[in-house]
Amino acid sequence: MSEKINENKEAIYEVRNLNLWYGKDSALKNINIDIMKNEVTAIIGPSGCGKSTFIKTLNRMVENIPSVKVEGEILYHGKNIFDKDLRVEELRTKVGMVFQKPNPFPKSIMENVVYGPRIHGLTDKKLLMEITETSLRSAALWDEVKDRLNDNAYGLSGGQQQRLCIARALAVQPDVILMDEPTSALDPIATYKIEELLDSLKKEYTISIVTHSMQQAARISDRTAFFLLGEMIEYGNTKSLFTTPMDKRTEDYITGRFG
Ligand SMILES: Nc1ncnc2c1ncn2[C@@H]1O[C@H](COP(=O)(O)OP(=O)(O)OP(=O)(O)O)[C@@H](O)[C@H]1O
Repeated sequence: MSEKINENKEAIYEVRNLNLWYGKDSALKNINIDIMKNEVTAIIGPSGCGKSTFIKTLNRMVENIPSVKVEGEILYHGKNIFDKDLRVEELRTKVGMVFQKPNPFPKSIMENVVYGPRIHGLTDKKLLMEITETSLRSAALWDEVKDRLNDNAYGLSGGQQQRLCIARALAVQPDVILMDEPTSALDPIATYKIEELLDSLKKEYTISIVTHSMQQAARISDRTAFFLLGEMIEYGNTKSLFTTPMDKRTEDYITGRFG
């Protein structure tokens, strides 16, 4: 069940009849969802309902698992990402990902940020420095690290490491950032900083975030999708979904009756 999407908004993704299996086990069942540009979309639902699987289909990362079989269409800017002529590396440059646990490389702060641009062949020192500063500023980390860019990233706190991973994702100029429970390993202050950051990032980027916290979904997202047992039960404006859910199962979940 999903409410009518605001016609003036542009959908970055149009997911149509998406089904996914791990071997014989069905993990996503006929998902249909439009993900809107410059919004934060939260994916919520109980453990094992397919949230991570779903966001990992959006940059085709889920296909790294050999047993995975996918059917259906995911239009990204109108083009099906499963088309044979689509270059997966290009898609993953435009659609970055941030994981549950901060995963910086054992390198300096700056080398973490410029990792992607370097892989794309950029060697100009001035340009790499510019990218470092811009990305760290966008990730609200610059002021905290500007005097120690050559220090190892492992010396940063968990929250700083997560913002570094966001900076690393931003450095290759994506337009979508997928986040899989990005604050679940962080304390409340670090969580608050990331939530604040998401609000500013959505001016330039489209963000899709998996979260176990309904409070977090309610605080930071424009739209929320509720998943249950591989199905998308309800999708709509976050405020409406949390105050007047259309489906009894959504109501049961958000009022803590199961999950
Ligand atoms: N690599 C895999 N191989 C086989 N089955 C998998 C694999 N990854 C996930 N699954 C199964 O697919 C279903 C959906 O898992 P998924 O991780 O997407 O759920 P989730 O909602 O993100 O869960 P959680 O909130 O616990 O992280 C589960 O039944 C899970 O056991």
